[in-house]
Amino acid sequence: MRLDIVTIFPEFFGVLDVSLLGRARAAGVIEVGVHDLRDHTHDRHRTVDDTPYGGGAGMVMKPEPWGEALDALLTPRSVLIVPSPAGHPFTQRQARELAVREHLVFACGRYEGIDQRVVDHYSERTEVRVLSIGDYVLNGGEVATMAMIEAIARLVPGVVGNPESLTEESHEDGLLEYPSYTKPASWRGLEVPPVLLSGNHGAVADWRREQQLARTRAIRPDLIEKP
Ligand SMILES: COc1cccc(COC(=O)c2cn[nH]c2)c1
Repeated sequence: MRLDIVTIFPEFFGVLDVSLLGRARAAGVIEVGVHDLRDHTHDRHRTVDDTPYGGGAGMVMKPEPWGEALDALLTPRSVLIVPSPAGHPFTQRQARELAVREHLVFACGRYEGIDQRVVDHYSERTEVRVLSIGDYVLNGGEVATMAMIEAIARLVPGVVGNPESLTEESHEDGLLEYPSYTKPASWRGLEVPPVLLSGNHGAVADWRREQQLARTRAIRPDLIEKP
């Protein structure tokens, strides 16, 4: 898989070399390219934004630099991902779908966003996903991009040491994860649930499933699809 990131803060992504992704890059499983949007400006001030048509506060990112930057990266087989508070929810399902694609391009917007014509133009010629990592507003798409890259990259075969650990995770089966315990069996007067020490694997599996359902009902009823 190849990832390309377009941002006005390329230095933000230096950390990708040391994180989980570092090993994947070293193994050649994932290639990452980071690109400075300002390299695609041609005025003395390297302008990437301007005032919004129709008035209003804030600034909007100009389409021309994005067009030049994305033309240089996108192929018909790419997926263009635009993190945005106005996007479709980024979920574990999205992460699984994107983990098997060969080329992801992340467009990190800032200010009030990117001129809509950029999404409209590229939607005509490639796959575009405007995605939200949560119902809150960040100053830019960089943090959201980092979160999505981590969620996606860890699902790419060869990135995480033990693929087993990827199957029993929150949201993998649409439910929240059961509570986990390790030694010591007693800690500050708190005991590990006895079933987990019983050696009865069937009872453990039943208990864990029940815990998943109880937790999901209590914390995220929205995840339990109505029949
Ligand atoms: C592209 O337009 C904009 C505008 C404003 C901020 C951002 C950055 O993304 C987020 O704030 C975000 C992503 N998921 N949840 C919040 C992008």
